[in-house]
Amino acid sequence: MHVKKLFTLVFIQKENEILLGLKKRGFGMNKWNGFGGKVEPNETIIDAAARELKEECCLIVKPGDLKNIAHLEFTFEGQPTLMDVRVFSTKIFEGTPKETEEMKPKWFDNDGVPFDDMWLDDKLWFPYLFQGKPFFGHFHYEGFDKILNYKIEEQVSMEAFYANRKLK
Ligand SMILES: Nc1[nH]c(=O)nc2c1ncn2[C@H]1C[C@H](O)[C@@H](COP(=O)(O)OP(=O)(O)OP(=O)(O)O)O1
Repeated sequence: MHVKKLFTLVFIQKENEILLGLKKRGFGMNKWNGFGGKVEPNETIIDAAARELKEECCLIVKPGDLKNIAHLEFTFEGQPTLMDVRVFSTKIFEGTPKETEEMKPKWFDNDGVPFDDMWLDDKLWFPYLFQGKPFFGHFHYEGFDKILNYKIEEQVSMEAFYANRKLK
């Protein structure tokens, strides 16, 4: 049995660009990633996603403009924790990305994403993100640099995915 911990992950997109942040500390340090973090008690997941985005790169999004596009699970060999990550994207935002203590933001062309400096799983599922296909992914790591096994399943919709998940 795993202990589930809930996280958010937000990708801000323009027509042919995506905003990533270089994580300056903590989990995933020195990797480019979307913006996100832990969901606090008494906070909705979507409010947590908007809060973390603002804290990490100073951009404002209305929670209602965040589209849930995927769900990711990460487990680590020998560890009891399951990272349960709800992934959102939007093209609607206010402000200019600013560097914070946690993240250094930068726009990348969709065909120039720095996969060599990202989590290994990202290059496996970014094609779904760019094609707007909802998906579920599970990745089982050994340490932080080796994926022992994984699955990626395209979904009809994320609503259907969560409805089905609740029944299990
Ligand atoms: N393998 C992976 N691939 C990926 O693309 N994103 C991942 C990932 N594993 C974790 N993430 C994301 C989820 C979440 O947005 C973020 C980790 O959350 P946090 O930044 O809150 O972690 P920290 O341990 O730094 O927490 P704080 O110290 O409380 O800021 O990394």
